[in-house]
Order: sequence, then structure tokens, then C-alpha cells
Amino acid sequence: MKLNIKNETGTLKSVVLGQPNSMGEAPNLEESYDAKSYHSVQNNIYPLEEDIILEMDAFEKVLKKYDVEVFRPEIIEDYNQVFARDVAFVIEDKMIISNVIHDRSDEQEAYRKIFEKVKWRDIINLPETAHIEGGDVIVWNDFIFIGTCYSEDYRNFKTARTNQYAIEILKEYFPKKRILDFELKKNDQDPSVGILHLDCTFNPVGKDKCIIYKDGFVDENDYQLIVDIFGEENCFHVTSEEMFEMNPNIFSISPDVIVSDKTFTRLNNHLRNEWGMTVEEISYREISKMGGLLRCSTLPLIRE
Ligand SMILES: NC(=[NH2+])NCCC[C@H](N)C(=O)O
Repeated sequence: MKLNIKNETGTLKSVVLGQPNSMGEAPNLEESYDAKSYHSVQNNIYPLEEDIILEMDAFEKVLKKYDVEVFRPEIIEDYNQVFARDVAFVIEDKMIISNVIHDRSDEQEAYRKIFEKVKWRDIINLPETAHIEGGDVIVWNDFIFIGTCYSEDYRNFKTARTNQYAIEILKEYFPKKRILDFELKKNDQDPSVGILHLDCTFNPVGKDKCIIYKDGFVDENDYQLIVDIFGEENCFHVTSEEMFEMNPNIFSISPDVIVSDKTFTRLNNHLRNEWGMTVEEISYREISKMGGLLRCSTLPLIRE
């Protein structure tokens, strides 16, 4: 297989979609490793496997309707494998194997057969102490945007998944890319404050547009830099409630076709009426309770 990812929105040909079977018991508070799951456990609303299955089936149907080739990881018993995005990511024709949080490290094993389709020299393994997850990496033509946490107490946050060391290594592998790193607000327990991955606060759409949540960035200048790159009229600003519901985490099948949650009324109307895009609406409410949404549950391999 010849990988090809130059941006977030090129026409999707091939993707891995996470898988919902044998998700295991709901975690308890100590076992939760992101704020949204923590909040769901605390409020006794952590989702049921049968509902996650229905939501992911609906997503797969939309992908197939657009002739996308869909791979699924193998089932690991009693293990959450919904969020394919983080286990690895593709930049141009290279697949980078993430060094994910320890609580998720068994997930990669289930991708072995998929990884084997890629030539070994197109696979990049990072040193163990270079931490990175695909949700923090957004490839946008000449740019790579990366979410990170500079804080001294980096290690104390379960929601800080990408460190400087990993970013430095990516700069060496991709010297021609302009790699911009953004510090994200971290909070392991309050999902209305903390941002798990960059794709929970920012996501490009179309050819030159984006969805962005200003308060997800520690430094307002980082937010401003993105607005300057895309242009104010090309930015859709989400409120903190919309961030909490995960509006930025929609998924592009092409520059004109976006898969979104049917409850994202304001966003979906804007995408359709102001930006002329086709919005495929599905329900992903239960999955949102585990800290990810549509982008997080995919790992694109080939975009035209
Ligand atoms: N790309 C993403 N935002 N992924 C969401 C992953 C959510 C998952 N519960 C975790 O904490 O790892």
C-alpha cells in the first residue's frame, strides 16, 4: 500500500476505523485517562458497548457510501479500541507509530496486519521517550500543526500525550514542513477546561477553512497565528459548550463532504449554508462521552 496524506481533507480513499467490540467494563475514576471519560464515570453516564456499535456502524456506512476502503483493527478482549486516530499517523508516505499513553499501549498490537501492508522503510518508530498521539498531529499541506504541553508537570497529566522530544524528531524527519506546535490547556478531570488533543480544539475543513476553539490554547498568540494563516472569514469559532460536545472533531471525507454529529446544529448550518459543503449527519453522542469523536475514531491512510 502506498500511503498518501498531505492534508486533512483530500478525497479519502483508505482509512482505518476503530472498533467497538469487547470494549470491556466502564473504567472507574482512577482508571479514566481523559477528562470526558472521567466526567461520564462521575455522572454515571459512561456509554454501553451496544450503543457504541450502532454509532460506529452508521459511520462505516457513510464511509462506504463514498467508496472509501475501510480497515478495522483486530478485536482485543476487554479493551477500548474506538479511537484509531492516536495509535499511529500518516504524513505524506510515511507511517509514524505513536508512543501512546501506557493505558492504551496494547491497542497497537491489533493493527499489525494493517501495518504490514506498508513497506517497512515507510514506517517510522520513535524512541520510547518521544511521546506522541495522532490526535495531536494535523497535517496541512506545507504545515504540520502539533498539540503539546510544555508544563513542568507534564508527567502529572494523563491528558498530556505529546512532548517536545517527539516534535523535535518529527522536524528532523520532515525538514521541509513548517512544524508549528501549540500548547494546549490540560486538565484531567474537567472536560470544559482541559483539551485532550489538538483535534479537540482545532480542525481544518474544505480547502482553506477551519473550526477553532480559542480558549483551548494556553497562549492566545498561538490561536491568533492559526486565525492569521486561515483568515478570519475562514474560521468557525466554537463556544465552550460546543467544544465540550466535541464540535471541532468532525471528519472530512473530501473538501466538500464532512461527517458531523446531528446535534451540531449551528456548525452544520454554517458548513452547508455559508461554506456550501455537504454534511453527512450521524449520531455520535455516546462515543463523545469517552473523550473523542469522528476524527478520533479514524486513521486515514490514503487521501487523493
Ligand atoms: N484524537 C483524539 N482526540 N482521541 C481521543 C481519545 C480518547 C481516549 N479516551 C483517550 O483518552 O485516549
